[in-house]
Order: sequence, then C-alpha cells, then structure tokens
Amino acid sequence: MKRLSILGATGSIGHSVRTLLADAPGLYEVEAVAGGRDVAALAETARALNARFAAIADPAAGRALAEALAGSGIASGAGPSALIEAAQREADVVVSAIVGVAGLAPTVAAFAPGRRIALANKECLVAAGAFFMAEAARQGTEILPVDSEHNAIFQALEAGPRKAVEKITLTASGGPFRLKSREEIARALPKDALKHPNWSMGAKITIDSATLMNKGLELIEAMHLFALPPERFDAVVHPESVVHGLVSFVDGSVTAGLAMPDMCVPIAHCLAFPDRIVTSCRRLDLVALGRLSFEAPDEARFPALALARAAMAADGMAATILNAANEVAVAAYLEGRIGFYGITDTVAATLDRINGGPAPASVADAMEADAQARRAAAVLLPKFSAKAS
Ligand SMILES: NC(=O)C1=CN([C@@H]2O[C@H](COP(=O)(O)OP(=O)(O)OC[C@H]3O[C@@H](n4cnc5c(N)ncnc54)[C@H](OP(=O)(O)O)[C@@H]3O)[C@@H](O)[C@H]2O)C=CC1
Ligand SMILES: CC(=O)[C@@H](O)[C@H](O)COP(=O)(O)O
Ligand SMILES: [Mn+2]
Repeated sequence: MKRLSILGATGSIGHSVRTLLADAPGLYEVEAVAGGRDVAALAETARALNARFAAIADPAAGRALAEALAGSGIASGAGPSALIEAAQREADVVVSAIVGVAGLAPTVAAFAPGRRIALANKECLVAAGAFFMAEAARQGTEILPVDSEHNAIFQALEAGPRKAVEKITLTASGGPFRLKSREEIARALPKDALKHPNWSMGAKITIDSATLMNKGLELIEAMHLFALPPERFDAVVHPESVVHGLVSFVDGSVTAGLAMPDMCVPIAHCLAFPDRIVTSCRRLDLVALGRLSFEAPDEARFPALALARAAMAADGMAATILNAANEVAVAAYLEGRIGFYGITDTVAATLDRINGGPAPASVADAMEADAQARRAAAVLLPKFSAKAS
C-alpha cells in the first residue's frame, strides 16, 4: 500500500483528507501526521489514522503528546526537528496543509525524488515561489495543487499545450462583504469576516477571502505553479464558487474546472492522480443551481488585489514581504487590535517601508525576509489600531 504523510493534519484540509481516506480504504496507509499546538486533536488524528509518527510544532508540547499517545505504539516528537522528521519519513505523497509561511521549511524538507507533494499551503509559493518550484524540479518532486482554483486549472490545462494558453482565470467568491459598502466593511468584526459564504476553512484563509487577499495570493501561487507571466492571470468574482478556474486558449476555446465547493474534490484528484477514485464528495447539479454569475472585482473596496498584483509584477522579495505583513495583520485583526482595512493598510505600509531585494533563493532567505517584514509590520500596526478606515 502507498504511504501518505499529512502536515497540518488537524486543520480544515487535514479533516478533508481524513474524509477521503475513509472513502478510499486501502489507497494509503498513514506514515506521519503533524500539527501546530493542539495536542488532543493531533493525538486523536494520529490514533484514528493509525499513523506511525506524530509531530507537534510547539516545542513545549512534546511530553503532553507522548502521554496522549501512550499505549498506541505511535512515536512522537515536538519542535521544528520533529516537523522535519514528519516531512522526511518514507512516504509516496506528502500533503502540505500547515497554515502560513510556517509550512515552507517542512514542505521543502519533504522534497524527495519521485515523491508527490499535494500542496494546499499557498504561502510557500507566495513567499518563495521561484525557489520552491526550481528546487522541486531539481529533486524530481511532483507538485500537485490542492487549492481548488489551481487544481481546476491544472486539470483544465490538459486540454492543450502550454504555449497555446492565452489566459488563466481564477474565480473568487467575493467573500462575506461582496455586497457591503466600504463604510460597512470598515466596521466589520472578525465574527462577520469569518462567515465565508461557501467554504468552511481555517480562520486565516477565511479572513484572506474576506479581504480578497486570498485571490491575490492565489494569483501569485498560479504564476509559479503554471510558469506563465503575471499578465496572463486574471481573477473574476463568481459568488457561487462552482466554476473554480478557467484556461483560455489562443483559438478561443476555454476549458474550465467545475465542482461543488467541497475541498474533498481537489484532494481526491491529488491523492489518486492520474487515476480517479470514487468519493463521497458533493455532486454538481446544474439544474438545482439554476444560474452561475460573474462580476468584476471591486478593487476600491478590496485593495488587496492591487497590492498582490503589484507584488506579483515586481521581481524580487515583494511577495515575501506582502505575505508576512498579511499574516501579522490578519492575526492582529483576529485579536481585535486593528480594524478590517487595517489589514491591507498594514500590508501596503510594510511594502512601502522595505526597499525590496532579490527573490529568496533558499528557505533561509525567505525566512529572513519574512522576519524582517514581520518586524516592520509589528511596528506599523499601532498606526491602524483605532482607525477602522
Ligand atoms: N481550508 C481550505 O479549504 C483551504 C486551505 N488552503 C490552504 O491550506 C493551508 C491550511 O489551511 P486550513 O486547513 O484552512 O488551516 P487550519 O487553520 O484549519 O489548519 C492549519 C493546520 O496547520 C497547523 N499549524 C498551525 N501553525 C503551525 C505551525 N507553526 N507549525 C506547524 N503546524 C501548524 C494547525 O495545527 P493546530 O490545529 O495545532 O493549530 C493545523 O493542523 C493554508 O495555507 C490555506 O491557505 C488552500 C485552499 C483551501
Ligand atoms: C477552497 C479554496 O480554494 C479557497 O481558497 C477558496 O477559494 C476561498 O474562497 P474565495 O474565493 O472567497 O477566496
Ligand atoms: Mn483557493
């Protein structure tokens, strides 16, 4: 039986992977699972999946994890070295689903000849995309996109040669504030921003969807995954989240990936590719849906898109800075320390403050730029504390 390891096993993506493993018993046995701080959830996951090894990022949680796994025969470890061990243990496929740039080092550590990375963590590609893709190719590691839009595009691209691709379009739900005024959005509380209209996801990506930064990050992610220049990528708002991505070819043909908004679908594709497995994922019923609608994103109410596009076009570490500042600002917003527009204000101010530099050529480069941006963003945050602009 093939082996699977799951980095970020206790999160939203991790749960969808569990659903699929239950749908397809006998497809994979689980080698390693890794999580951040939640010992009880990680121990429960490791036991349920009968994993051989469990790693927790919190260095102080090692003893608690070992105790929670006592009698199970599951080995465990804590801290950065344990995460690397989880990533490097023998496995055919590694699911990369840690949230944030924290996933970069373990994901790169998982690269190995002939191995597949089922990549959910988009921040890896935003922070260090050129290095990440080149290193995967150098090591003979296959990168398959789990992110719903990129997975749809990956499948749609099979319809023609890369040189015949005119444009790639990602869809955006528009988030919970699609129909709200700028004034209403400025007052939005985390509890409102966390109500995604279509997807149930972790907190960080859900806030990114509300600002539309998620789509900005995804444009950068797509540029690295599909190796086309920035101007070939576009985003369109599609409130139903049924069409996930489209590929326009030079002859006027357009291929698209459709599915109900259920991460089970792209994950199933990544786990089975090039085969297909029978799943319990939600099925698409066009008649029941009735209509699919599309509109242009409003970049005035959602400034994140323009910030991400500028970082995408700038060759260098702008996207690394953007990602780090966004992570800091989203955490501050969730803690009630800044207003909703404080997120994009912090990102813009951090990008203004740091004078660029070359694109990261290693994980260490990326983490150094990330740390520099976090320090700058932390200094800038108080400027936006009372200002629900
Ligand atoms: N959810 C979705 O539908 C989609 C998610 N993605 C991407 O997938 C990634 C995961 O998203 P999602 O599952 O929603 O996030 P969640 O917040 O639900 O889960 C995050 C996971 O990462 C772990 N984690 C957090 N911090 C660290 C750390 N410092 N070191 C190691 N592990 C850590 C968490 O552990 P713990 O539980 O202990 O905190 C948890 O297992 C993100 O990059 C997101 O953008 C992409 C497309 C769709
Ligand atoms: C499920 C998935 O892939 C998310 O990235 C999703 O796209 C978020 O929704 P938005 O389209 O609102 O950003
Ligand atoms: Mn997505």
